[in-house]
Amino acid sequence: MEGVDYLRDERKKSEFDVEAMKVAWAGSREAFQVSDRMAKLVANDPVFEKFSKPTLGRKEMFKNTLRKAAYAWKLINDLHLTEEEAKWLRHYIDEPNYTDLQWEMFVPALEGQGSEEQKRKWLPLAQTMQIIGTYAQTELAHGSNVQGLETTATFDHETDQFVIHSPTLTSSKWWPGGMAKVATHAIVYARLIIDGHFYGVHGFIVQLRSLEDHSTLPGITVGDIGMKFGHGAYNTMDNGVLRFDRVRIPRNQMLMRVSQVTKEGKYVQSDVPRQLAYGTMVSVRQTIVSDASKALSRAVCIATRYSAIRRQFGSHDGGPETQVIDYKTQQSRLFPLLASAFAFRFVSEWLKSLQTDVKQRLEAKDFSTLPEAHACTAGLKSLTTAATADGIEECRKLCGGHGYLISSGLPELYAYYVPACTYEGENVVMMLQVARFLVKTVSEMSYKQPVGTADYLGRMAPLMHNNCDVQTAEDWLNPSAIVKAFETRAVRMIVDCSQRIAKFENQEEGFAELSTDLVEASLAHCQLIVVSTFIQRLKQEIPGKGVKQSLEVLCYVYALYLLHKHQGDFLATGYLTSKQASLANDQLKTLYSKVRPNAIALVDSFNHTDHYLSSVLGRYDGNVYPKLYEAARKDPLNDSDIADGINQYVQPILKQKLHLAKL
Ligand SMILES: CCCCCCCCCCCCCCCCCCCCCCCC(=O)SCCNC(=O)CCNC(=O)[C@H](O)C(C)(C)COP(=O)(O)OP(=O)(O)OC[C@H]1O[C@@H](n2cnc3c(N)ncnc32)[C@H](O)[C@@H]1OP(=O)(O)O
Ligand SMILES: Cc1cc2nc3c(=O)[nH]c(=O)nc-3n(C[C@H](O)[C@H](O)[C@H](O)COP(=O)(O)OP(=O)(O)OC[C@H]3O[C@@H](n4cnc5c(N)ncnc54)[C@H](O)[C@@H]3O)c2cc1C
Repeated sequence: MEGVDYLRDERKKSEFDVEAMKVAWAGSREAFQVSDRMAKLVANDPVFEKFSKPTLGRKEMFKNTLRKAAYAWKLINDLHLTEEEAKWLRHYIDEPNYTDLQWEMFVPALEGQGSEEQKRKWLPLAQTMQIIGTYAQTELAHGSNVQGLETTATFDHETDQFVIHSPTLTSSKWWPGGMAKVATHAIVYARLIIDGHFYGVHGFIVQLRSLEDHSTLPGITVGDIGMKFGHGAYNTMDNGVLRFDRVRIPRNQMLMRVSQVTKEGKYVQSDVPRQLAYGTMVSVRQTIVSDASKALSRAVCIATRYSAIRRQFGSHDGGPETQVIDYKTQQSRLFPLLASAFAFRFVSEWLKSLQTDVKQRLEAKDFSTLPEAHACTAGLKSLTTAATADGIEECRKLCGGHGYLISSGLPELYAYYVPACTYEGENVVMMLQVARFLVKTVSEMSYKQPVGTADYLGRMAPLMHNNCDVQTAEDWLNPSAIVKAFETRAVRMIVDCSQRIAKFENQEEGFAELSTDLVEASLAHCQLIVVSTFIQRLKQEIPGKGVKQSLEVLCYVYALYLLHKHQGDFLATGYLTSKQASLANDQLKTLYSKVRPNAIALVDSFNHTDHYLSSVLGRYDGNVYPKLYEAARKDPLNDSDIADGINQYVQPILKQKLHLAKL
């Protein structure tokens, strides 16, 4: 039997309707159809071929990506693709490039922070790609600390202009994607200075390059910051460095939704909170949560298919060896990641709906839910990217030696993915934002009832004193037992931190002193959100034979895996006894055996094409070994029998040895 037969047999074991599960994963039939159509469009077009990428040099790779982006733009126009379709098209092309910044950051920043007049002027230009923009916030010396940025925007009364300047080397903009070679414009974050007074950091639209010949404009120095981690991965993107030498822009190019500067040089703060200027980051963080489920599902799909094909040990009487997926240790490493991919998918859907709600409230000038939305996006961005980055690396290890080959698809995926833990808010810094929100919520509880994701803090009294009543492993198969355990753990960790901070004379000092505990408490809060969202999702109608049941199993796997992994928290906060923690682990192992027959069908439900996976190990047909052999034969080193350099550098050594032997 070969891999092809193994996967065919595995698919027969499935206990649920795979087509219906594809719809549940996608969110709706329409969403499934759009993504499926775009996946096939990309997979079947030779322009989007990507197997040669690992062998290209930086310049060729960059040019190749520009070519694909241009062709994609042509397709978007020729086929009249919708915004949603265009997004999926970019996703399946699978090469980071300047259009990510254009659509994920530049356009949203104009939409969210521009005045109506500015939107009328700039959005049509950006949406038709007559200008290409980037988001230039981070500098050489400051990324996380936005208020510490050094670039200045000084108002000049006489000319009614801002003068954008990089006063120090460390003020150089550093990192923005697409900025080095492609972007014609940037939203530049700089310190606003009027008559020597500093008015905080604001965004300004600055042109970097000529729209005629693409040359840099006077006063602008721009270039690439150099190769990044991994070979292909993120090196298709021209992350840039940018300096300004007193570049002048008209006053009306400061983004003016949140605050304005009048022609008299008066600074006017409108009635919206200044944090709205951070709105672009909040919306991209939500996209990043959604991206996490895609990246993790991709790695899990590869590792699961390969684990069903790979056999090691356990052959009796000349029979086949054991599929490595049948080893309990393999299952205990793989299945929680499979469950996490689903959990992250559902929490990203929920986060999207939370943002839609916040957007509608903002229109109506209701800013009350902004802090919660910020805490949720920051925390979930941190939780999901950290787990996904670790998960991809675990999948590589689950594939043994072959996982280390570029042709497995996993090293490049990892290299592409890890910066997600850093960009758009470094993960620890983001968790500390969650902690601020939680500590503040607790401190305000005497006069303000917590709502939304923090509402459980309002039930503090019972949660502080209850004990878990689980007596058997089966008792853990109960959503309310699980939610109660996660709520209790979170509340006790948060209250403990809050009480200890309160003992400090200076609260900020207390917060800093307890920051490691606060990060753990924030993680507990965010895990509660993910677990509860999964449970809530299962309360909705989910059509298709066996689909809901399979998702229920995954939901329990996700929750009990976290409980097992963090049992120290659950035990230390006194909610669980060690016996109850051990029963949870027993149940978890039983659940793994329920996942086992469905594993291949579950990863098929992600509907990933072979083109998207770009993995010999994760091929849909399972034809792994012949294709691995074929891929190896194609390596440029195998072009000739005697490789370049052998005669020059190896033969002389061999001949010298011969000479010595004669002596
Ligand atoms: C095999 C190969 C595979 C290849 C695959 C390729 C696939 C390609 C597919 C493409 C598909 C597209 C999908 C991809 C996803 C999109 C990716 C796009 C590319 C991303 C590139 C990254 C871009 C960036 O990184 S931009 C820079 C981001 N920078 C940051 O995030 C900076 C982080 N810092 C901050 O956010 C803040 O400064 C912060 C939060 C640390 C606050 O600091 P501080 O407290 O000093 O701030 P204050 O200003 O004083 O705030 C006080 C007050 O406000 C609250 N607050 C802060 N932020 C917010 C907010 N956003 N909203 C609301 N409130 C906020 C803060 O908590 C304080 O509250 P208090 O109550 O006063 O305490
Ligand atoms: C691939 C990639 C693409 C990017 N694209 C863009 C882009 O398009 N536009 C843009 O503007 N930027 C971009 N960035 C920059 C990115 O947003 C920043 O790197 C990120 O926000 C982190 O900031 P930092 O580099 O200053 O990290 P730092 O804040 O210097 O982090 C260093 C360490 O210090 C710790 N630390 C920092 N502050 C605290 C604190 N208060 N308490 C405890 N620990 C702390 C962190 O946890 C971390 O361990 C990109 C970065 C990458 C890697």
